Amino acid sequence: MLKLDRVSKSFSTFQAVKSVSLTINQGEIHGIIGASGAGKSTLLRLMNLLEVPDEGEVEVNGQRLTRMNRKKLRQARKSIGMIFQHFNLVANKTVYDNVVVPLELANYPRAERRSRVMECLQFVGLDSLVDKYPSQLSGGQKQRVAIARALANKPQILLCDEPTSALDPSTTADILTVLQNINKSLGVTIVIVSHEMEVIRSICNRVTVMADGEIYDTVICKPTGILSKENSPEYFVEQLTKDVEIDHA
Ligand SMILES: Nc1ncnc2c1ncn2[C@@H]1O[C@H](COP(=O)(O)OP(=O)(O)OP(=O)(O)O)[C@@H](O)[C@H]1O
Repeated sequence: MLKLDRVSKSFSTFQAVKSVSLTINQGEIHGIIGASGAGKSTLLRLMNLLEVPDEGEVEVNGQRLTRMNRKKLRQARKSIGMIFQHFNLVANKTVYDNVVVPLELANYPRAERRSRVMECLQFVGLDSLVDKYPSQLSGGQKQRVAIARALANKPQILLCDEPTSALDPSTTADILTVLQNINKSLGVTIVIVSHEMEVIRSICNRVTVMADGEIYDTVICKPTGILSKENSPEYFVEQLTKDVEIDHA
């Protein structure tokens, strides 16, 4: 459903992605992992043309994004949502106003916007925080708002760039559960870039390993499942003191 055909991207003289071909299958959770600088984020950003390839083609549902004019590309991009490590919420807009933005840009019927925003916020469990500002939310709540915003236009594909890298282990597990629900109950195909092996192994069916701007390998995986993480103070003290003789301060 999403196909990269020999895409390359350079930043001045540095080639970040080198003639990569990759197909993302409908309904899968596809992980992309590799060392820092391997080109993971650039590859992800090429999938919705946030980065325009120097060479090669990007195709979604048989339509070449790389051949579209601006208007058609804007239309096609509605089927591809994206979330980021640092959430990218607008600080001076409320939760509601952040989530409604893509609906405004897409000329979604005015009368139906509120119910669609609330539907998306309910899906991520945040409808009670609709009037808060980003600064009043935790990291996990901010990522949920970003997910609600990405879902607003009912995308078929959700691109996730290090979605849990700014979060603690317990919140990471919560966000991964939300992403898995989006895949299972809404049928959204997910591509997730992460440098955290545990994150990738927990939910991905197929994983691409990148090195030096190229695909090193793509492997089929059996997701290990999301381990719920303890975050009680007792657990932290237990972990800190379990193998060593330590005095409490
Ligand atoms: N806008 C840009 N301008 C210049 N160089 C860039 C730009 N974006 C990425 N690069 C360079 O391209 C290379 C690949 O970057 P990319 O962010 O895709 O790697 P990554 O595998 O996602 O790494 P990380 O895990 O550290 O984010 C890096 O060397 C980076 O410095």
